Amino acid sequence: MSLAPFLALEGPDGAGKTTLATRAAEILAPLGVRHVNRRQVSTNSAYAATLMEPLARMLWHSGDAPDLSDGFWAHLQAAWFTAHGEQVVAPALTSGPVLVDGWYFKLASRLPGQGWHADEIDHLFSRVRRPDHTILLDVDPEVLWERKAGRLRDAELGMHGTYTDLGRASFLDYQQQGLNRLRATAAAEGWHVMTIPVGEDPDTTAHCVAALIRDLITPAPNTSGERP
Ligand SMILES: Cc1cn([C@H]2C[C@H](O)[C@@H](COP(=O)(O)OP(=O)(O)O)O2)c(=O)[nH]c1=O
Repeated sequence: MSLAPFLALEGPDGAGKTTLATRAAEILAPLGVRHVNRRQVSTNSAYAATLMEPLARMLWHSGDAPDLSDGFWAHLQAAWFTAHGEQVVAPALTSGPVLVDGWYFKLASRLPGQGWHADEIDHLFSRVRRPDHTILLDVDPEVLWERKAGRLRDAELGMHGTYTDLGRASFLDYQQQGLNRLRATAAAEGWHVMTIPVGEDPDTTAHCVAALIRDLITPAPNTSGERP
């Protein structure tokens, strides 16, 4: 059985992955596209859900503290996305295309700045399911700051980086470094890059994302000159 395509939006903190995945999937619902949250536990296996719930709590609901190192968090993320790919994405792909609002690449883009070698990062995530198509939302970090200032987690401000003070300057530098690495990965892996114009209305962006996804998942027209 050939599975439907697995698509991912990727981008820095606040790029609009969740907002745009939700809206693009609504627009593409007639094509069977479903938005699957990257933080969703398994609905397929009660056993997997029981194990994924504490992982999700640790990753997203335990606050930010420097007590545990990157090594701990990176392995938790790798475990999470391995489970999610196997127990959430794979079952969903049996009923149609799946669009996730972010994957492990954002985290992977930060680790080189924290002393990790490319080989270590590749190895860490080597068992995680790879999207068939990844779309990078390329948004200027100044815009991200305007969107989210005042509601940023320390982790988003660069807590895992090497900054002495966390604030606007650390945020801009940390997000820009990550974005630069995501751009390099996009070029190397053949991702689709959407540069989002400053001030563009989210619904307009969502329609652009949906149009790109429609092209990616719709078979190319018969150009051989033969009638179908
Ligand atoms: C897509 C988009 C989102 N936003 C807002 C909605 C949210 O408050 C915030 C972050 O969006 P969100 O979708 O949560 O980003 P991500 O999942 O990538 O972290 O930005 C805009 O202001 N303009 C936009 O064009």
